[in-house]
Amino acid sequence: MSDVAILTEGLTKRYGSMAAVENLDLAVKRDEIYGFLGPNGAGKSTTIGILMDYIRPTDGRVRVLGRDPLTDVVDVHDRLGILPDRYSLYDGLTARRHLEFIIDTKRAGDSPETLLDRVGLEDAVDQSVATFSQGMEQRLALAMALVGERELLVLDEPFTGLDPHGVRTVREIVHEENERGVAVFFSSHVLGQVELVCDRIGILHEGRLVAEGSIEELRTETGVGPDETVEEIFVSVTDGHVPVEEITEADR
Ligand SMILES: Nc1ncnc2c1ncn2[C@@H]1O[C@H](COP(=O)(O)OP(=O)(O)OP(=O)(O)O)[C@@H](O)[C@H]1O
Repeated sequence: MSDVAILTEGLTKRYGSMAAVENLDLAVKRDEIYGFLGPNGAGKSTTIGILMDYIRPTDGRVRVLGRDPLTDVVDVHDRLGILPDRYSLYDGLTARRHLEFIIDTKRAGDSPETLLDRVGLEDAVDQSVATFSQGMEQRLALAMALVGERELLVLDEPFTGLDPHGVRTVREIVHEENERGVAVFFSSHVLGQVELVCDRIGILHEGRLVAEGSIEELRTETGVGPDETVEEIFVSVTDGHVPVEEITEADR
């Protein structure tokens, strides 16, 4: 079994003359927590959409858990959990019904109560989603990503709308999953949290990967100083836009 959970080579998605993702090479290992960062419009959701086969690439190669999502989409989705950036919940249904639907689809043996307890929604099991706050919806969508067995968890902006308890819950879930051997790939603008959980980060800017590595490596690579935050690294590579391959010894 390959030790790579997500592989992209030369991945490109164009809309007309605009490249949403350009020549992207990624290799996310099965044992790591990988933070996928970038300014608004950088191409993060497009990349995740391609991994899920929601969006077809213009060019390049993709492998998710060793499979091509373009041809093996059912197998890929059976083996991962996904929190998409835009999800649809049904106002007329309870949290329990939402989960039962995914449990049935995935032929999983999970209990809706246990899943909702994991995301802090244990008191809302039989509550209609029409009455949910934004943070409650986000927690339910996360619980839906946790249905079934998985080798990979893909989370697009998991902290959206969450209070500090919810943010902590996401962090705990990411760590628990990773300790069980699940690779975690997530996009986020909440850089303080990224710093707390990620083994490696990749920073996308205008569709191109402009920095990648552990926070330590990126501090050195970008020359921001040994105590600087991910925010400083982020600003240095997306403001000045210095792609990784263009950083020379003289810049360090
Ligand atoms: N269907 C589409 N048609 C045309 N352009 C699109 C389409 N979908 C996305 N784009 C463009 O592709 C680029 C990348 O968008 P994407 O949603 O992947 O960015 P993102 O990094 O996820 O941004 P954010 O942080 O704001 O969620 C943007 O310029 C966006 O306008």
